[in-house]
Amino acid sequence: MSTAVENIAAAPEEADHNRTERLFAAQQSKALSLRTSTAAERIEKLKRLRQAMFDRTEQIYKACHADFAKPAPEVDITEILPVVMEANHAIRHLKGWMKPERKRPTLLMFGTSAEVRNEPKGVCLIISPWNYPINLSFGPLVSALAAGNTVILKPSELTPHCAQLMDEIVRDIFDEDEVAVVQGAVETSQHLLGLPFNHIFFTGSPAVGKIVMRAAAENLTSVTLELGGKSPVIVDKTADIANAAKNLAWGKFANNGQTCIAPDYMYVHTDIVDSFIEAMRKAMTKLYGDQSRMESNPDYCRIVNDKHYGRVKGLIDDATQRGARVPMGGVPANDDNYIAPTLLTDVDRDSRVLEEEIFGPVLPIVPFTDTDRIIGEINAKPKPLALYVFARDNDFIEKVLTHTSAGGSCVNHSMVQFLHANLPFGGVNNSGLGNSHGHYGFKAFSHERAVVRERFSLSFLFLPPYKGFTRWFIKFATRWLS
Ligand SMILES: NC(=O)c1ccc[n+]([C@@H]2O[C@H](COP(=O)([O-])OP(=O)(O)OC[C@H]3O[C@@H](n4cnc5c(N)ncnc54)[C@H](O)[C@@H]3O)[C@@H](O)[C@H]2O)c1
Repeated sequence: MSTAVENIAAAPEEADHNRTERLFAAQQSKALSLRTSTAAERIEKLKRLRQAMFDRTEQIYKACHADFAKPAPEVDITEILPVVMEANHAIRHLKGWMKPERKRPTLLMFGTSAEVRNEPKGVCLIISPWNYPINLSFGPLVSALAAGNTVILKPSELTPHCAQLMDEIVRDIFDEDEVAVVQGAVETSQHLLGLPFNHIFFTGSPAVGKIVMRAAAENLTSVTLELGGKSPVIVDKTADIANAAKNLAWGKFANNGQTCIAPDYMYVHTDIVDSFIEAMRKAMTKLYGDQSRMESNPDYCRIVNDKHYGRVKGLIDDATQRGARVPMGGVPANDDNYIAPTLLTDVDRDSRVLEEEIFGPVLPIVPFTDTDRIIGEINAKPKPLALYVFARDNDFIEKVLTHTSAGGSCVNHSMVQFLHANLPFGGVNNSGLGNSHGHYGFKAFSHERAVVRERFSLSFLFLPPYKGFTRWFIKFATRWLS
C-alpha cells in the first residue's frame, strides 16, 4: 500500500475552487441535520479520530520527519499526545458540556425559567500553521466535532507531507459532508475566507490573523484567533537556576524553537547571568549531548525551510553585527537548515531579535536589576501569548503576574500550560482572540443560546398604555427589582 508520504508529489498547490464550493454546500445541509446529534454520535466520531492517531502513528512520524526532521519522540509528545488527550477529555466530559445550563431567575424575571443551550455553530473553517501541523489541525477538529459542527480544514502548505497525510486520514474516517481537508496555500486560504462560514478557527501569525478577521467581518463570522508574538521570560535572582535552565532549554529548543509559546527573549537578574548561562550549557548537554555533536543528534529537529532558516540566521547576524556575543551555539556552515541552540548576550536594544518573533532556536538574554523597568518594557510591547517567571520569591512572582498581561503563564516552568486540559489556551489582543482546549474549545465552536420560558412573570405590567399603575410599576421595578 502506498502511503501519503510517498504520494506527496500528487498534492495540488492550490485547491480546485469548484470542489471547495461543493463541499461547503454539502456541509451546510449536513450541519442542519447535525443540530440534533447526540453525545454518543459525536463521541463515536472522536473515537474514530483518536484511533487514527494510533493506527497511523508510523505515517505521522514519517510525515513530520519528511517535513522538518522532527524526531519521533517529539512527535509523540507534541503532535499525537495532545490530540489524543483532547479527544479523551472531550469523550469523558461531552455529555455534561452538552447539557443545557439552568439559570436562576433574577428578581425582575421572577416567574420565568431559563437556560443556556450550547448549540453547534454550523459549518466551521479551521486554518492551521506548519509548526505543529497535526496537533494544531486535529486538536481544534476535536472541539469542533464535540460541539456538533461540520468542518473544512486547511492545513499549512509548508508541511506538505503532514497535510497530505491528514487529507488521507480524514477521507478514510469521515464523510466529506462532515469533515474535509482542502489543501493549498494563500490563494486557497483566501478563497475559503470568502465563504460564509459560521465560525473560523485560525492559528498562525498576527499579520495573517488580521487578514482573517477582516475577511470574517464581511460575513460577520465569529473567529477564534490563536496567534503568536514575543513571549518573555523573567528569571529572578531567587530562582532555582538549574531548574530554570532545564525547563527553559526544553521549552525553547524543542521543535527547534518553532513554537508559538516558546520563550522568546529572557530577562535574567544581573547577579545570576553568568551562572545561568553555565547552567543552560549543562542543561543543553544533558538534553542534546555535546555541542560539537548536536547536529547529528536525531532528537534535535530542523528549521522548516530555507526561507525561515535565512530569517533566523539574519536575526543572529543582525544582533552580532550590533555587538551581541554568542556564549553558546551559532550558525555552522551546513545545507540542512541546522542552527545550533544559540544564546545571545550584550544584545543591542534595537536589534531585530528583540523586536520580531524569533520562532527559532535563539534565545537573547537581557540582564536586569530593576523589576519595574522590565515590567514597563513588557507592557510597552503587544500583549504576549505566554509569559514565564522563574523565582522562589512569591511576592516577586505575584508582582510580575498582576502587573503584566499575557495569554497564559507558567511559574517555574515553560510551555506546560498547553498540556493542561482544564485551562483555557489562547492569547490576548495581538496574541489572539478567544480560547481553545477542553471545555473552552467546545465553547469556541458552540453558540450559547439563551432561552427563557414564561410561566407567571410580571412582565405584562410593563405593557402600554403607560399611565397610572403601569407608570408607577416601571419606576418601582427600576428602583427595587433591577
Ligand atoms: N497561538 C497558537 O496556538 C499558535 C500556534 C502555532 C503557531 N502560532 C503562530 O503562527 C505563526 C507561525 O505559523 P505560520 O508561519 O504557519 O503562520 P501563517 O500565519 O503564515 O500561516 C498560517 C496559515 O494561514 C495561511 N495563510 C498564510 N498567509 C495567508 C494570507 N495572506 N491569507 C490567508 N491565509 C494565509 C497559511 O496557508 C497557513 O495555513 C507564528 O506567529 C506562531 O506564533 C500560534
